[in-house]
Amino acid sequence: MTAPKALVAGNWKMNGLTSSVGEIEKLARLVAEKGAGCDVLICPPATLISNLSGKGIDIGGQDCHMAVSGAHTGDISAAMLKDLGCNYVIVGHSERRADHGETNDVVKAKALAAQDQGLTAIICVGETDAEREDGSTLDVVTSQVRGSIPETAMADNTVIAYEPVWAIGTGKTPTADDVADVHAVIRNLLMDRFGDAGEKVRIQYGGSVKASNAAELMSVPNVNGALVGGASLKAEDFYGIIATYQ
Ligand SMILES: O=C(CO)COP(=O)(O)O
Repeated sequence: MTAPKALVAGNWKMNGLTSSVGEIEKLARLVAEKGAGCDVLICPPATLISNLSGKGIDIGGQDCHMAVSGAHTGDISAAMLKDLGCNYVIVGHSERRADHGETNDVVKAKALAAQDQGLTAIICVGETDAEREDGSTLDVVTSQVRGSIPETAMADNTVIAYEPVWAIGTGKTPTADDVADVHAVIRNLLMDRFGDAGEKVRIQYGGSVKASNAAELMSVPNVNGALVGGASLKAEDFYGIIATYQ
């Protein structure tokens, strides 16, 4: 089976104001003029989803609650994201696993809520620096992948993002060989889970991806795109990563 079409996604985290509309318009112009050999997605803060949608770039959420609605002050549901035209939502980002105590069970429930609404769940996994130091990277990633994918998930509404926590926002990246090892393990888990359709699930790499290292990271076997933080905030920087798929 041929590799799935890559997904290059920007996670803006808690960055961006209404003035960021100009950035998405610039990105849409770059993609329209120069092309993109991958799917392109921006996940802005929830406050900006309405402003940024309809500009020619797919828009997704950064998180969702596991319930459809209810008394959950400050949260938003997958149904609300769907209502605004999102097709994707990130769940289980390490900043949420760490800052909000999200366990694999919570991440799985959020992914299920997303998939129930017809959204594709981008499920994030990745080891901390301490876990890497003690040699448990593959064990951690294995239990996160196994524990975070809903029983009813399908290959085409599931994306896995491998984001080593120590590589996020640090300028450090694993070697291409290390990325290959982790992605091969994830691919095998997906084949166990989905059978042959596991080949179709996109496995993104995330953590200090920028235009200057994207070509090397994106050419690693079983890397099907990137989840990009800092370098997704400026259209030209982000397009430099997208362009590796021309
Ligand atoms: O956490 C990330 C994307 O979700 C990666 O962030 P950086 O690209 O800023 O390292």
